[in-house]
Amino acid sequence: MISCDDLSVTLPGANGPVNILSGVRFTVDKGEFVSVLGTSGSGKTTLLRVLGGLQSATGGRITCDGVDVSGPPDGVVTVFQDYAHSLLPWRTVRRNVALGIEKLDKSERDARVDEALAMVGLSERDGEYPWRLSGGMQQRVQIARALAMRPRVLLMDEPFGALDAMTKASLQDQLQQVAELTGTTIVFVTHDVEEAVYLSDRLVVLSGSPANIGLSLDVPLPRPRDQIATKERADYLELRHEVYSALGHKVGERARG
Ligand SMILES: Nc1ncnc2c1ncn2[C@@H]1O[C@H](COP(=O)(O)OP(=O)(O)OP(=O)(O)O)[C@@H](O)[C@H]1O
Repeated sequence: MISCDDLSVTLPGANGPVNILSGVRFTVDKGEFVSVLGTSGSGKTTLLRVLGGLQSATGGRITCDGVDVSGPPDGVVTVFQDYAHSLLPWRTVRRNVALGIEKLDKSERDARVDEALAMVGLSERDGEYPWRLSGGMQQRVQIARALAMRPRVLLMDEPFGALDAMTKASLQDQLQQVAELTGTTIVFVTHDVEEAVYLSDRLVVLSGSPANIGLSLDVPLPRPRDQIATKERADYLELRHEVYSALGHKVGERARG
């Protein structure tokens, strides 16, 4: 579905061009949930922006369904961490969710909005303004807006990074259900190791400078996953350990970003 071959990205820095990503090679299969991890500044957001055609690569090739990515491909939708600035405060929840499908006729648009709101559990709040909702609900509105477009690929950049632990866990489970229901291919950037292992079919860790894929790991934990039972499994703990090690943590060291 998505293929990244020998990708490199160079960006302007204070002292001249800086090579951020180099030789990045990976693929994401249709319907797969792949998380991208890496320490702060390793290039996760840059990689996601390039995959979504929001930023150009300096070298290499990216394809989506076999077609070269040179701008945002049809059916590839990005969800950002910053829900507050992604929603239009003067539009109701319903009209925010409809934002990406305004060209459709009204009955199709209404049906898709209803479906997307139901998937994120916000059917009852469709007439409200986003600023009246909690942070978790606002992020669900942003996800519903993406889902209403029926994306082939959902690119998510730390979508739950600003939420408290309980809200985050509940949105992770909702996203799991949505992924299962829709079969959407998801690339998910996070710095949260537990979140990545819990949600993913596979995860990749960016490392080095310039960064490339330092570790690619299958996550064969059974689905549906459960916040308590899955996280108590020995294989979950082993995967978590392996990822922390790849990120440079040592046993007994406190987690850092
Ligand atoms: N527009 C830009 N111009 C120049 N350098 C940039 C630009 N955007 C990002 N960078 C640099 O690219 C590097 C990677 O940034 P990026 O945001 O992709 O990392 P990240 O892994 O997502 O970080 P974080 O986890 O902190 O969000 C950083 O050194 C950053 O300073």
